[in-house]
This record gives sequence, structure tokens and C-alpha cells, in this order.
Amino acid sequence: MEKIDQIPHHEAKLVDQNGMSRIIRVPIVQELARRGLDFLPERFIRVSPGNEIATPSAHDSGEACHPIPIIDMIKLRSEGEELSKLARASKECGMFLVKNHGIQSEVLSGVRTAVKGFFGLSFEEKRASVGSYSSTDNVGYGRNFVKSEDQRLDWIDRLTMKAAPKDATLGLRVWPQNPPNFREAIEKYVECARKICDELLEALGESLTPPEKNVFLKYFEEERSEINARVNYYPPCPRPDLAMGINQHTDASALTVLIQFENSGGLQVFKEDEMKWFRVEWPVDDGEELLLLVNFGDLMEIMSNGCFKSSWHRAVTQKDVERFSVALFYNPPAETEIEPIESKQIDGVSYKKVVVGDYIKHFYDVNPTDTKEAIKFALL
Ligand SMILES: O=C(O)CCC(=O)C(=O)O
Ligand SMILES: [Fe+2]
Repeated sequence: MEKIDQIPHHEAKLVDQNGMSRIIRVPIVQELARRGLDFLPERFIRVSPGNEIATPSAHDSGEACHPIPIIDMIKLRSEGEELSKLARASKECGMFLVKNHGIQSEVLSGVRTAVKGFFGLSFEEKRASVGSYSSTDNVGYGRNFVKSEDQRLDWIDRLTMKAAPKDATLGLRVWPQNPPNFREAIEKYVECARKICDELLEALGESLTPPEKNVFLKYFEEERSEINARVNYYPPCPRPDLAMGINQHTDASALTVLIQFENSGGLQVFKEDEMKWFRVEWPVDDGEELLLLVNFGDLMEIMSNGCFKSSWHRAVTQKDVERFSVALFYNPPAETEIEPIESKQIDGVSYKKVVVGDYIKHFYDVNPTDTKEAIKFALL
């Protein structure tokens, strides 16, 4: 067996505490998994024995499951009852599933083929396909949030692109050239998802008391709003009980739209009222419409002045199962100043105005953290 450090690595550039620029080698998880390791390399060990993570394979042993409310887009356009359901779901755990979204199955299967095609390439082909990118922008094929050599790593490989505004990646080859239709497939999906997000933003405004349809949507502009597309690949993991696919976090976004392609499980949400992690029940039935999962990020928590809290979530891994997910992060244009709505401040938390780009920069400076740290930046 090769030594771990002979297995291909990403190189993460960072500036250390003394202001020195350094390069950290980060193993490519897919390459580790391909070699059929029967142990978990130390940098990936998150928990100590006796304190294992409840993984999807433990479903049958009674791990708590959280049924996520399903919002029907057709009903949402016509029935007040669906709006109340959206309001309840949004307050309860900051995420919900969306059905009857109208995104054609060919668009979604196009994303699936493109994503699986990319991860089906050899490492050299993947690297050549993506080319160079700016790691400070958190885009490209590689790792983000790696800030030190002793940091615990997630069992994941990822690829992140700025999908909107349209010219955002001009001059940077971050869109894979191979599979050749990768960009087209993702961009088609992004445009469909954007429409759903705009409708949801409007509905969320309408669900407030008093209703204010435009209160969130007004910050978004088709030509300038940002959508980052992140493709997550979780290879089979030798010790799902000790590793994490994505460690606990909130997203920086206003809205995040997630899809997964198989019934592969993995996503978990933390419910503050019960102080517990729950497996997210997110069914994918053969031949059925693929449900979108929408979750709130920090920008939504700020805009809504704590009314719609960003969800604290994570993804676990599995022993013999690989999983793909695609996350779209939808944000107002970077220069936009968002102003929290007036709110009753039930829990005494209030936010102040922030510029979107300032918040996102702060979020990446602060993360990864084990607590909801970054959002304190926006507290009144
Ligand atoms: O893979 C998932 O289900 C979650 C991904 C996620 O939380 C993220 O990309 O921010
Ligand atoms: Fe996330």
C-alpha cells in the first residue's frame, strides 16, 4: 500500500499567524477511498471512541428522524393555507422540501450526469479539467475552510463555481471543461432554481405579519445577484462513526437550494428546542419528482431579524455508499446593504444593517467554527 502522503493532494494556500504565506497539503478523499483503506487517517478523526456519530446506517436502530415539511409550489401560488405551512416550517427548523417546483426532470438528470461524469474522471483529468482558480474566492476543485495543518478534515471532495452573475468567472477557468456540457447543465438548472427562490422570497415576505411581499425579494437582481454552485461528493468512508462529511455549520447565503440524486441519506439538522441532531428525511423515489431542499443561511436570518433562523446542519458519511449533492447559494449582490425587518425580537436577538459582501468575507474569515459564531458580526 502507498503511503498516505504519496496519494494525490490538493494544495491549500494560506497566510499563517505571522503573516507568512504557506501551502498545506490536503488529501483528496476520493483517492483515499479508491484505495480501500480499512482505517480512517488521523486528520479525519472527529470524535473519540464512545462518542461516535449516529450515521444513516444506524437508522434502523432508532436514530431520531425529522420529517421535513413539504411545500407545494402550485398550492403556494393559490392557497393561503400553504403560506401558513411555509411560515411554520420556516420558523421550526429553517429548512423545508419543495415539490411541484416545475423543474423538468431532464434538467435535473442533466446535472446528475454532469456531476457524476466529473467525479468519474481520474484525478489528473479532474485537475486539468478545472484549471487554475482563485482559492481566496473559495471556488474551484479543492478544499475550502482549511486553515491549519492540525485542523480536522471533512470526508468530502468538492467543486465550487460562481454560477451568477454570468460573467463572474471571466478569466478564471473554474468551470470544468470536461465533461464538455458541465457548465451548460448547471447553468440551466441554476436559472430554474433562481425562479423558485424568487417565488419563495416573495412568499416568505407575504407570510410575515403584516405581509410585505417585497421585503426580501427587493434586494435581489437578476443581473447582479450571486449564485454559487457547490458540488459535494462524499465517497464511502471506512469509519463513518468517527468522520464527518461536512462538519456542523450554517450557510452564509440567504437561501440554499440542495439536491441529492439517490436515497443516500446523510444530511442532519440540529433542533435547538430539543438540543439534538436529527436525520433529515429526504425521500428520493425512482421515477418521482426530485424534491428540492431549501434551507436558510445567515443572510436570511439577518434580513428577517431572527424571524427565519439559519439552520445548523451537517452531513455524515456511510461505509459502502457514496453520495452526491449540489448546493446553490443565493445571495443579493455583494454591494447591497441589507436592513433587518422590524421584529418583535422574541428571543431578544436583533440584527443591524450589513453589506452582503462584508458579511460573506467575515463568514469565511471566521469559519470553520463549532458554534454559530460568524453571525455575531451582525448583532445590534
Ligand atoms: O450534502 C448535503 O446534504 C449538505 C451540503 C451542505 O450543507 C453544504 O454544501 O453547505
Ligand atoms: Fe450547508
